Amino acid sequence: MIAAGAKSLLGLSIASPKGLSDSNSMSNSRSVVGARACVSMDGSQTLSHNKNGSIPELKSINGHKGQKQGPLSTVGNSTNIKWHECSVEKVDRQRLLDQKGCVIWVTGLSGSGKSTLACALNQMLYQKGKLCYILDGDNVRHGLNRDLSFKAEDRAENIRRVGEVAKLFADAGIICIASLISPYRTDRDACRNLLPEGDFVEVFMDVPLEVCEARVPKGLYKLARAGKIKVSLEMLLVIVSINENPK
Ligand SMILES: Nc1ncnc2c1ncn2[C@@H]1O[C@H](COP(=O)(O)OS(=O)(=O)O)[C@@H](OP(=O)(O)O)[C@H]1O
Ligand SMILES: Nc1ncnc2c1ncn2[C@@H]1O[C@H](COP(=O)(O)OP(=O)(O)O)[C@@H](O)[C@H]1O
Repeated sequence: MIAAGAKSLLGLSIASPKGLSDSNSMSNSRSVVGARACVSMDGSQTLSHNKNGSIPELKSINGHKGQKQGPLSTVGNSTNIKWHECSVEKVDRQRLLDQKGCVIWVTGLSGSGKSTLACALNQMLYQKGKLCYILDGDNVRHGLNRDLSFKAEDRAENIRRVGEVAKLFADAGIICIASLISPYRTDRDACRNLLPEGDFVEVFMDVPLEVCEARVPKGLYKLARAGKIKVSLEMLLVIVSINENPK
């Protein structure tokens, strides 16, 4: 179920994927189906508590570092803003948690098993004492992204927001598992580019459409094919997009 290679990435013994191949969609040299083992999630070589179990000292105890530093800038529609830093940084949080903050991005058709995989992975890592958090497309659309539909630009915004939130989780030192259809490679690559090289691992659920269609309890595909949901065309576009993308 999980991409080949992700086993070694996560240091877990889980079954090899049946429905996943390395020659899939998402791949450029950095994409991870077959998740290249470039992220060490236990971080054991670099991150550790002190021998007495106490929390290591920080580099500085000045607290808020950026109060009077740096020019004001404009980012998007936000004017006169500045970046605030704190002496407690990502590296400190990672040391505290004894793990590496990163993003595991699970993409694939509805019914391909994204949420199931995300949850199984979360359970396994939890049992190993690793802190994860799942950002599931369905769930995020209940709150943060409830204003978004399934038209292409809203999907892009959905993914952009989740990518930004995932980046914050990774910065917090947490292993963030994002589980979204995310059909368009450009949107996924934009999320990848928010993180340092190697901190974004992509897993493509390469499950045949007919298998997904048979699994989906919500009957989305049926509705789409029957033209019974407004977004039926979009749904079919997603199918086409995912199926044609894998190069
Ligand atoms: N029209 C249409 N197209 C696709 N998906 C639809 C649609 N309507 C509702 N749903 C359900 O919404 C769930 C979350 O989708 P995502 O946010 O992951 O989609 S996307 O990444 O923005 O493309 C997605 O959840 P999963 O089935 O878990 O993938 C779908 O069940
Ligand atoms: N590897 C698998 N083999 C068989 N059924 C699966 C597998 N993974 C998930 N399922 C089932 O398929 C359905 C859809 O899975 P889900 O994880 O919700 O997919 P997605 O999040 O991609 O829409 C669920 O009923 C789930 O129990």
